[in-house]
Amino acid sequence: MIGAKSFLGLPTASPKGIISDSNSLSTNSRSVGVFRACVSMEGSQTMRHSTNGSIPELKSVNGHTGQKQGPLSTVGNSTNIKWHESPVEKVDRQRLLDQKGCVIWVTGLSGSGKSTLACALNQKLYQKGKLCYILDGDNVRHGLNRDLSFKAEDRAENIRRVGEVAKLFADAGIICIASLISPYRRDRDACRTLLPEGDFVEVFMNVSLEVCEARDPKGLYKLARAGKIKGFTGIDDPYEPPLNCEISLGQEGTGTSPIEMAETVVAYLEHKGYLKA
Ligand SMILES: Nc1ncnc2c1ncn2[C@@H]1O[C@H](COP(=O)(O)OS(=O)(=O)O)[C@@H](OP(=O)(O)O)[C@H]1O
Ligand SMILES: Nc1ncnc2c1ncn2[C@@H]1O[C@H](COP(=O)(O)OP(=O)(O)O)[C@@H](O)[C@H]1O
Repeated sequence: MIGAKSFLGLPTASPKGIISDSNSLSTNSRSVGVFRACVSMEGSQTMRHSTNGSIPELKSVNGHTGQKQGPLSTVGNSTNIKWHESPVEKVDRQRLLDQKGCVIWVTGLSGSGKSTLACALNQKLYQKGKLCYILDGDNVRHGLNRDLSFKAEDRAENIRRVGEVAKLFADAGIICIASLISPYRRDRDACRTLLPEGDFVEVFMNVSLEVCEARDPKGLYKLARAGKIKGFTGIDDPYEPPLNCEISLGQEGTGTSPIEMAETVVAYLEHKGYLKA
């Protein structure tokens, strides 16, 4: 595996702007390979990547050549914006980490065990040397999404933002575990479409309302039943279970401890090839 050190040891530009580092490349066994020309954008100078995703050989930094750049776009309310390619691509980051970036989207009622599964899964993958990051609904609402309530349109925006952030993590080569109630099918499906086929793994915590309510670790169901929390999922707000999720956890006959559930997800990722570059 290419270590972080060798990556951080990337060379500096020579006076001519040509970057070369035969030393660090020669110590990297993955660097031996055929080089292909990088997709060249208008205004960029030639960049070359190895076909095996090893550290790219840079000849200039895209977008900093002083030449005219390609067309501008408008996306939503953002006008005159331009997409910038990076000379280090997803495949390079994945090689570095020896894994494939993806999103594990954990959905289910409050108290169904989403956060517990996310933590157990993170630990299992960490033990295997795999890099994960958890985006937990409760946590993200402490910062990025603190402006959002629990009404339907705010939940939708919550899911949309987390979906976009998760996509960035996956692009970084990281296994991103998003654990949110995400009660609406349409919102979850919209996140799925942000990612390449297979890279969005929907995990349904298939645990009944009765069980969740009996657990009630935060006392929220009690408050909702007493009418002190309005619009609580499962009580007076909807939850739409997935119709075609990749993994459903919690039913009788399957391992239902957090560790067993995490093992089921790890086995899935292993089988689908996400735990190697
Ligand atoms: N009205 C209402 N309905 C459901 N949940 C509520 C509500 N109000 C507060 N909470 C707390 O918020 C946590 C869920 O946040 P999420 O971001 O995952 O919700 S959502 O996906 O936007 O529906 C949820 O955390 P979990 O119990 O971990 O699911 C609750 O602690
Ligand atoms: N697989 C499981 N089996 C039994 N209890 C669990 C399991 N997973 C979580 N719990 C318990 O259920 C409660 C809710 O778990 P939590 O992960 O906070 O759910 P959520 O994030 O969906 O709200 C906690 O008290 C936790 O210890």
